[in-house]
Amino acid sequence: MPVSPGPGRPSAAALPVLDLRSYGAASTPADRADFLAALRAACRDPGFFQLTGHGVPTRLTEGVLAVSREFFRLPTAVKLEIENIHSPHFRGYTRLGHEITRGSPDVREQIDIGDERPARVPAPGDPPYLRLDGPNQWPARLPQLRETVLEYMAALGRLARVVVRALAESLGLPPGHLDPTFAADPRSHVKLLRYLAAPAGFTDGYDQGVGPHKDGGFLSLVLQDGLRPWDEPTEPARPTALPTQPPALQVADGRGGWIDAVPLAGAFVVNIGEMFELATQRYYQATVHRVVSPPKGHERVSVAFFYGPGLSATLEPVPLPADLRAQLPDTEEPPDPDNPIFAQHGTNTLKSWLRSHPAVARRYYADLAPLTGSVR
Ligand SMILES: O=C(O)CCC(=O)C(=O)O
Ligand SMILES: [Fe+2]
Repeated sequence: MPVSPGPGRPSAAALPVLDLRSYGAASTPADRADFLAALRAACRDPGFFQLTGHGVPTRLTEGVLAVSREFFRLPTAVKLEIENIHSPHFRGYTRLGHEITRGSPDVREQIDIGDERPARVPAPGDPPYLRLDGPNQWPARLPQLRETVLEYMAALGRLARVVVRALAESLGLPPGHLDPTFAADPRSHVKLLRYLAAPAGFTDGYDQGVGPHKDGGFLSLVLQDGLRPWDEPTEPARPTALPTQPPALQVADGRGGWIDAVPLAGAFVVNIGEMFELATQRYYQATVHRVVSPPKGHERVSVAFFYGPGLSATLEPVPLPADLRAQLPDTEEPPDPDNPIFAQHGTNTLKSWLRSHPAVARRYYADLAPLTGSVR
């Protein structure tokens, strides 16, 4: 996907806020219709919204943020015990600056956690994406991380299935239209993320927490904490309280500016990925977003959850009703040579991993022809 805007200007707009209770069984038909209309509008422009009333308990949203903060504050040597270089499945810890977006290092650290499955022994002729299946790496020092994250993934999986049904309905389709796509082998992936100011050694003023990108998958739900004072133990500067929250997660507004996704306690920032954009023939947009690094002496923690169909699934275009089809863009977006999109889900997923984590790719996937260029 072409990854537009550059530095850009701020935008006064805010992300739409949708309350899932209006879609629930207890709501009136009128509330439900309003919810679906608001969902349709949000998925077209700006392609992002904040979701409240989702029913995931605060104990769990607070718990997953707290255990993530605790992990990231462990000594580097302990975090590196589960570095993703030990995993052919791209699971585990990535240290600051080791992930690449748009060819540049991201100033964030993370743990990648996927569905727990046994690693496959590849047979000749097997598609290479099957190698993505495998076990996670869990920190021995923090056993409650595994417990909390698995509970969180199960809860978010249930929520994502409801959102998928609402998305189908918002396109004028029966709510169960996409169920068969997800029934057999749905995939969940979580990233626990911490953003810090660029440490010494990075270019001065470097603020790419994560560079501008579109999510490759189907549906993303991000839980974000506000900025918190935090000083690396080795750094002399004292953290200071901030009068206002500086920008962190930002969403391209399509006019060269950025919309701030201001943290809303307990809400999920929801957006669709490239696979769903393709399935809707671009009626819905996968929108470019980025994270700006926090100021020195602060940290930002977020938890991103990605939901998609089985790796062997190929997404078919959904049959849009005539009134929506009439609103499709007249021109086809030209293919981006730096970022081909594969309708085959496993291939598209592997493409993103290979370019974001080049060291893991070199170690375990050197036998593969490159799937793409350098843009995430
Ligand atoms: O940390 C965030 O708020 C967003 C992360 C993100 O966009 C991603 O990992 O794809
Ligand atoms: Fe993203």
